[in-house]
Formats: sequence, C-alpha cells, structure tokens
Amino acid sequence: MAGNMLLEMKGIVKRFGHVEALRGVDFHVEKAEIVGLVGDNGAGKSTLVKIIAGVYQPDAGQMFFEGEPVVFRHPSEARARGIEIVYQHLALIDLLGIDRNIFLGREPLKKIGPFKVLDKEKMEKEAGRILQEIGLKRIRSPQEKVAKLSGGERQSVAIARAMHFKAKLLILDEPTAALSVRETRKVLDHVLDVKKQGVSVILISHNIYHVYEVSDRIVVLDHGRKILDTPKEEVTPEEVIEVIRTGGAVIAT
Ligand SMILES: Nc1ncnc2c1ncn2[C@@H]1O[C@H](COP(=O)(O)OP(=O)(O)OP(=O)(O)O)[C@@H](O)[C@H]1O
Repeated sequence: MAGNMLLEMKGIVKRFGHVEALRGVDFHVEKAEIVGLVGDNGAGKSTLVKIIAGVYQPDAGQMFFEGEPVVFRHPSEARARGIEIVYQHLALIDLLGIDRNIFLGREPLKKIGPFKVLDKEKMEKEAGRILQEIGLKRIRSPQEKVAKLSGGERQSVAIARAMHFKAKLLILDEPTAALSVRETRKVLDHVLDVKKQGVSVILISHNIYHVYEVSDRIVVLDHGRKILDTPKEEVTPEEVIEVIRTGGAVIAT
C-alpha cells in the first residue's frame, strides 16, 4: 500500500481569520485512484484542494507527495511536481485559440537568429494531436477561439492541457456544474481515461451521482472535518447523501 501512495496529508488545519475551514484533516490519494471529494457548501473541499495545489498554505499539518515531505509556497511549485488543478470557472482565455490556451504560460519557443519567439507551428501541431486524442478533431480546429467552445469542450481542453504537461494528480473542482447530460458524460469519460493512463484524480462535485459513478473512493467533509472515507463499494450514493445531510450522525446509528 505505501508504495502505491501518491499524496498523503496529515492533520491539515487552515484558518481564515476566525473561520476554521479545515480542522485537522487526514487525506490521501493513491496512484491511479479517483477520489470523490464531497460535502455541503463551506465544508472545506476547495480549501483542501487549494492547499494541495499550492494556492494556500496550511496553518498546521504535513503533506507528503511520492513519499517525500513537501511544502508548496506557490502553485508553480505544486505544478512542478505534477499537480494540476482545473477550476469550475476555467482559466481559459476566450479570445485566444485552443492551441494558445493549451500552452498558456508554458509556450514553446524557437530561436530566430538572436531572438526567441513563440513556436506557433509547434503549438498548432501539438494542439491538433491533443484534439484528436480527446475526440474534438473533427469539429474543432486548433486555432479556433475558445469563446466558441461549449462548457464540456472547455473542460475537455483543460483536462487535455493538464495531461499534456504530464500531470500525476489532476484536481477537478466542479467540472460538471452547468453541463448538459451529454457533455457531462464526455467529461466523466475523460476522467476515466486519465485514470487508465495511471494518473490520479480528485473530483469535487455537488452531484453525488457523478462522483459515485467514476470514483474508487469517496471522502466526505463536514465543517472542516472528514466524516467519511470509504471505498465506493461499501456505500450507496443515497447513503453518501444521507451522511452529508446529517453531518455524519447517521454513521453512529
Ligand atoms: N479566502 C477565504 N477567506 C475567508 N474565508 C474563506 C476563504 N476561503 C474559504 N473560506 C471559508 O472557509 C470555509 C470552507 O470553504 P470552502 O470554499 O473550502 O468550502 P467548499 O466545501 O469548497 O464549499 P462550496 O461547495 O460552497 O464551494 C467556508 O466557511 C468559507 O467561507
């Protein structure tokens, strides 16, 4: 089991002024595991994943990645270890093409004499390959503006971007919020594809049925505490909903 561990967090505490968003949370993700992270509004889900992604620093607790203690002072440090987070409100730039969005902030450069310029051909070619992989090649060209994409296509591009940069842990915060049934299906299929490639995923969603369908393990947070952490087979979606609704009181009965 230890050799299979990708991320381990122990006793994580995070305060925002008087609000204790996380009150000593233990959390882990194994290699190629999909963990569904659920809980009511304000439970601490986003805070926990933002700590993993280096956006926030915990006030107490320890974090280990691939067996080593880590402290991420900035998102770039988490990224450098292969941790990618895709937010509900995606950081894609509408007026740029799909290709430019995939390489945003990590653009390949080429040398022309003494100068370095963006390697646009390389971006277009790679983006075309990525679109092919995610099944959008026929309908979208790499240079098409992101503004034209549907919500599901935007999620797919963001997931593909993370995969292109060799993510080991992909964090998806509400990826299916506001998507149609068909688009949701595609995004969930991408999550399963990502796992097949050996990548781990943390999936946050208010839709327990979406989470339940793809997750290997379900973790419930409630008011900054972990109240359930179980292999999926051991609970039904209705039981998970009940645990969230009662704040874990149902476990004791
Ligand atoms: N930057 C911040 N400043 C102050 N308080 C914050 C901040 N971020 C989160 N909180 C508070 O911390 C608690 C946990 O919030 P968090 O966003 O992690 O919950 P969540 O489970 O992701 O909720 P939701 O499902 O509504 O997104 C809440 O009480 C929230 O108001």
